[in-house]
Amino acid sequence: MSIQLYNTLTRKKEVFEPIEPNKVKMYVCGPTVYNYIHIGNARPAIVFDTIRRYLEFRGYEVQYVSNFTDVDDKLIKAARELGEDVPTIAERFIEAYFADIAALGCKKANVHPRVTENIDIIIEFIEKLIEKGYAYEVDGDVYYKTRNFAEYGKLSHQSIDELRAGARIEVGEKKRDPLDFALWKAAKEGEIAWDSPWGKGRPGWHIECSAMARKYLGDTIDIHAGGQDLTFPHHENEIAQSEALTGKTFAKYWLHNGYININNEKMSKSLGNFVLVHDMIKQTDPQVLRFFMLSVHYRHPINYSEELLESTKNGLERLKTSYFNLKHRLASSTNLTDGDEQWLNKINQCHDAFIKEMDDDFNTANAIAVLFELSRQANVYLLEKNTSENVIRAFLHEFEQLLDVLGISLKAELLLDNEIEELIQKRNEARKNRNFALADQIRDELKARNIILEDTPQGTRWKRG
Ligand SMILES: Nc1ncnc2c1ncn2[C@@H]1O[C@H](COP(=O)(O)OP(=O)(O)OP(=O)(O)O)[C@@H](O)[C@H]1O
Ligand SMILES: [Zn+2]
Repeated sequence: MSIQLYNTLTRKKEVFEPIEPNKVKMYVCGPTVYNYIHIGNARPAIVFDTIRRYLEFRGYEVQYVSNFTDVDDKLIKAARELGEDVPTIAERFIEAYFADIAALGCKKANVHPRVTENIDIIIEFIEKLIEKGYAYEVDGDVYYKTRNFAEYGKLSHQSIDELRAGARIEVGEKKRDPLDFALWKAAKEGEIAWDSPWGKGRPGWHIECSAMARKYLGDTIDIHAGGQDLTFPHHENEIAQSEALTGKTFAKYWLHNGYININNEKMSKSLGNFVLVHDMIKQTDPQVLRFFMLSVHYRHPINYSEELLESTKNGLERLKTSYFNLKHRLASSTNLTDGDEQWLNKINQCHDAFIKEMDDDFNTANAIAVLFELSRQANVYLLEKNTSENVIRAFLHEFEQLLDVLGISLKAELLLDNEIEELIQKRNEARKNRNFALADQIRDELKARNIILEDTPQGTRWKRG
């Protein structure tokens, strides 16, 4: 059995064949860190973390890289408005991002490279593009010459002429062709800037991913992923940059997640119709949000509503109730009884069905339906008078294993007392070191898991909310 995935590049489901056997190189475009992430931004973090977990479950060693855009126009604007500098704002929201995705059960990437720490390789990349005739400088700006890249438009399936007709040259841009895009932007007065062969400036947005993916994963990667809105121009431009430089395929498979909408409109910062993860997880178990996202196939849109979220919550509780009832029964179960074989077979069938669904372009929606079937079977089994330890353990193992693939922790709800004490200890240390951001983050994380802290002159007390 093999994994099939939908490739935006070919618009087809293809058999997944990594470049090196058993290894997967995966790059996921990360956030621009000028604000907290909203639940739309959380979708790529959750779905590609799940795909990574599934590939690991299927025996692949996954090298997962996800960047931070820690300098760009939006950050410069935020810095001006807040009267702070760009690195301070970036640092604050990188920490907030880590706290949010940790609460959502996402593993950290192997590397989270930042633009500001990779300016040297970005400059080298641009120099080589100029040398090869794919880029030109005008008054301290450098632009990519799209006309010279014959395959421009292949990812978004548009002809270069169609694209050119829809493009325009903004005020202040000095490019020669409306479709050309900035690789390097000359600094304006007072803006954060780095020295370069073209004078002081900063990288354009698209070049960072080409340069950092190459540095950390090599010339050709297996999977490149991000939200659907990144297909054009961001990913199209990444291909143009990388393939012009190396002459090799940049990424074999391009995966894009659908939007989280509100009232059928894309959730976005600019429209102001967003719900921040940071705020939401104060009231809602972050696992419920994760389970909600995975209840829909990653390429389909989700129209977000609190009612939908509520129904997901009930579903997740149903699964957990079966699981905890099984645990409870373990204490009173007898040894092997006849009929075990039949139940073990049923569990195996669920296991195989889960894999079959996930193999089909990571269909988490159907995989979750299989989990509900497992839960139904467990509930029926628990009605039997004589249950065997073997079967109970097999059920428990199956729940643990499959929910772990989805990044849903069965332990999360039952944070043990000593784990809570440890976190409180860590928070007290952070406060002693005046690291109030970390202290608040720990408090928020505990709160999200229904643990309420109370600081008293005798120390910190806690209770379950
Ligand atoms: N409503 C949404 N649904 C799903 N994915 C989204 C949504 N909005 C943004 N994304 C994805 O979130 C990731 C982080 O992107 P980034 O920080 O650049 O946000 P953004 O696109 O600027 O968000 P916004 O549109 O709110 O300004 C990208 O992969 C992007 O495609
Ligand atoms: Zn990118």
